[in-house]
Amino acid sequence: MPTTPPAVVTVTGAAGNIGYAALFRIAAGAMLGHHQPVRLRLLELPGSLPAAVGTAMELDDGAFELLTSVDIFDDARAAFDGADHALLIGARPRGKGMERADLLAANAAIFAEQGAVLNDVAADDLRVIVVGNPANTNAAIASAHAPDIPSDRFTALTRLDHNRAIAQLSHHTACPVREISRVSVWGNHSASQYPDIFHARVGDRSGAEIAEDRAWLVDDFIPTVARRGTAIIDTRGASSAASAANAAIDHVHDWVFGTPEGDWTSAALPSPGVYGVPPGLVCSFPVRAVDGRWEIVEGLDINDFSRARIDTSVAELADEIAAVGDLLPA
Ligand SMILES: NC(=O)c1ccc[n+]([C@@H]2O[C@H](COP(=O)([O-])OP(=O)(O)OC[C@H]3O[C@@H](n4cnc5c(N)ncnc54)[C@H](O)[C@@H]3O)[C@@H](O)[C@H]2O)c1
Ligand SMILES: O=C(O)C[C@H](O)C(=O)O
Repeated sequence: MPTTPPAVVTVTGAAGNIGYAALFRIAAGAMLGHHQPVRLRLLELPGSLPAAVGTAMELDDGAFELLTSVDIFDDARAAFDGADHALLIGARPRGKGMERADLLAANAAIFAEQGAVLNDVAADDLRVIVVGNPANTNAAIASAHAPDIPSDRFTALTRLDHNRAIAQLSHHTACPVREISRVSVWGNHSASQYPDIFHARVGDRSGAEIAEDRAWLVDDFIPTVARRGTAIIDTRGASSAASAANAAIDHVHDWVFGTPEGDWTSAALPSPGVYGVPPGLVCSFPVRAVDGRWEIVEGLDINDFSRARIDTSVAELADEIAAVGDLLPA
């Protein structure tokens, strides 16, 4: 019987909260399917290597049929060698009272270095998802340091915001999640993001009809989704972890296997200059995955309400890129 070669999956920040929540589901086939063997390569800071070793012991104890090997590194060059998938989670999380902008200085340098290493040693079919915040700008920095890798292989996680938007819409309308489609998240993975329901389908209703309740849309839905990360930190005392791992797995799964017929999802991709988003910014768009590539859903009618909110978030992305200018190659 022919055997499928294992996919090489490198996870950074593997011993952290999101890494711990993601690894066992990856090993169980939730990300790359139940027929795809996986080699896990875990990258951690030297001080967190014991926790990574302990996590690898637990992975061993899972006796996962698809898990071919687990290797642990504190050196990025070794960890990314031959990587088909890179989940860039390792970064400092936000604490109480911090905004994502506060993380820029702390985390951006990590992604400059890792982008350059990926450029040198990763597999030709590399796909990257940046989870570490500020995720959009970190992805832009990594891509800028990887000139030989097509920029559309560098993505950032806004699927968590997309999933949050569906959940809130489901609560508001009492429509089951499975009957909600075509929700879009635009912009930055930050409080400025714009969860857009104008093109959504909610059971047999249109999202535009539900959006006619502007008080709910403006005062409840949009801020609840956009500030959900803060609400989790304030309530749980730590930044979201299992839901972020779940969303990262959803993102890669759909990238590889495709989005469901008739639906789309949201992901942050380097802008090709569509919808008024300047090239160079990694911005969340409504996207479909077709034949293993993300395609931005084009031709959506953007009303004035949406336009203003997209523009606000895109302006924030432009400010973030300007703030890390010294980390971008000339
Ligand atoms: N995009 C999203 O939707 C989303 C959602 C939740 C959290 N996040 C972000 O994800 C990141 C990780 O969150 P967490 O809760 O797992 O944090 P955590 O502190 O629990 O874990 C982070 C891990 O990364 C490791 N690390 C730090 N720098 C590293 C480096 N250069 N190389 C390898 N490993 C490194 C740390 O040792 C730690 O084990 C944070 O930046 C957080 O803000 C993003
Ligand atoms: O908001 C944060 O800092 C954590 C994360 O990005 C989230 O959205 O939960």
